[in-house]
Amino acid sequence: MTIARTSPPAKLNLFLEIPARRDDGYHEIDTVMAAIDWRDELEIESIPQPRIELTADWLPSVESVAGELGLDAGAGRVPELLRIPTDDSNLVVRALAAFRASFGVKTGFRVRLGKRIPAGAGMGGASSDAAHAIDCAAQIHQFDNVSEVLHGIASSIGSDVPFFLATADSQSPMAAHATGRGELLSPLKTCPSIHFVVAYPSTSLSTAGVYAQLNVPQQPVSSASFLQAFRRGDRERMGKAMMNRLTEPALKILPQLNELLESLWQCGLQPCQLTGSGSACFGLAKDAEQAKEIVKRLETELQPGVLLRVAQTVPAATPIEIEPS
Ligand SMILES: C[C@](O)(CO)[C@H](O)COP(=O)(O)OP(=O)(O)OC[C@H]1O[C@@H](n2ccc(N)nc2=O)[C@H](O)[C@@H]1O
Ligand SMILES: Nc1ncnc2c1ncn2[C@@H]1O[C@H](COP(=O)(O)OP(=O)(O)OP(=O)(O)O)[C@@H](O)[C@H]1O
Repeated sequence: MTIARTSPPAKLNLFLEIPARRDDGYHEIDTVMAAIDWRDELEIESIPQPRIELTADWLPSVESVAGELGLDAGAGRVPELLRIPTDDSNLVVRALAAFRASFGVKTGFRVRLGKRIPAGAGMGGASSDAAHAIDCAAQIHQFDNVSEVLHGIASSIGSDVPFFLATADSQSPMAAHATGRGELLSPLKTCPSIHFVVAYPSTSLSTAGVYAQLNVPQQPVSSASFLQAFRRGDRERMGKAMMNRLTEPALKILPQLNELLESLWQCGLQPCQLTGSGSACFGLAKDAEQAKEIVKRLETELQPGVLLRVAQTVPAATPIEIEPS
């Protein structure tokens, strides 16, 4: 049976304002998301049985990721923080089930998920996995011109999912301005290549929990200045206009995040902030060289206990490799 392989990327929210609370339990957001080269690995195989099977493992190994985070993964024990659900609470399983229902597909899928992106980090890892899974499924079944249906499935799975879908013409943007609850996307065509240092502090945060702590601002900040600087590739003005409205509510739940932000700031990552609802933080580096040097320095200061990576902007949807049966 046909196999599809791809490498779903994570995202960072470079700008995130929340202008209003809605009646349906969601919030209106005004955000600029950029995809980065911190990636999971996804392999999807079509199988004759009418079910979805999923296995998930950490890459390069659970011991190695646990070691960086200062967690014990001895004797085959997977630390709580690194447990990835393989039932229908995994967004990949939910997205593929919705795909089968939408298109009346009778056959099933076997999925192998290799995780590198931490969960509950605000990096959209599960969302990206889900979006790429339905893109893979559409390619396996050779469904053309289905981008609207895929977009519908994606937004039913989660607000961040549509960002990671391939666009109709496959020219996936590296960044997008997202509004509504996150599903209304305007691709940003001229995304400057930016380098970041990203830090995940070995604690996850629940997105719903962070939104629940938010006080919606009376005078929301517009993304206009950030967007203008971003389109011009003006790093300095971009840095001045970056913000994340979810920082304050996330800090109410996890005050220790302040120390991590302070460490990034002290290393010269100015500005630095949370991505999405946290718990991961990131800082804008001047270039790849500075980002590498800062990671080296932080590794000695912060590890074990914090996952640290240099990251760079990449297209939000990654090409899919098809291995015919
Ligand atoms: C924080 C962000 O990552 C920024 O990109 C997103 O807004 C979150 O998107 P997501 O993880 O895909 O969130 P969803 O799975 O759609 O929603 C999870 C929960 O977060 C809250 N939520 C999410 C998105 C939104 N625009 N308003 C909300 O209030 C709701 O309580 C919702 O029940
Ligand atoms: N494919 C998946 N990979 C990792 N975690 C998953 C996956 N599917 C479901 N989950 C569960 O979803 C929860 C949140 O994971 P996710 O990676 O979406 O968080 P996040 O990085 O905060 O995302 P977002 O930025 O969209 O809020 C975790 O508790 C995890 O157990």
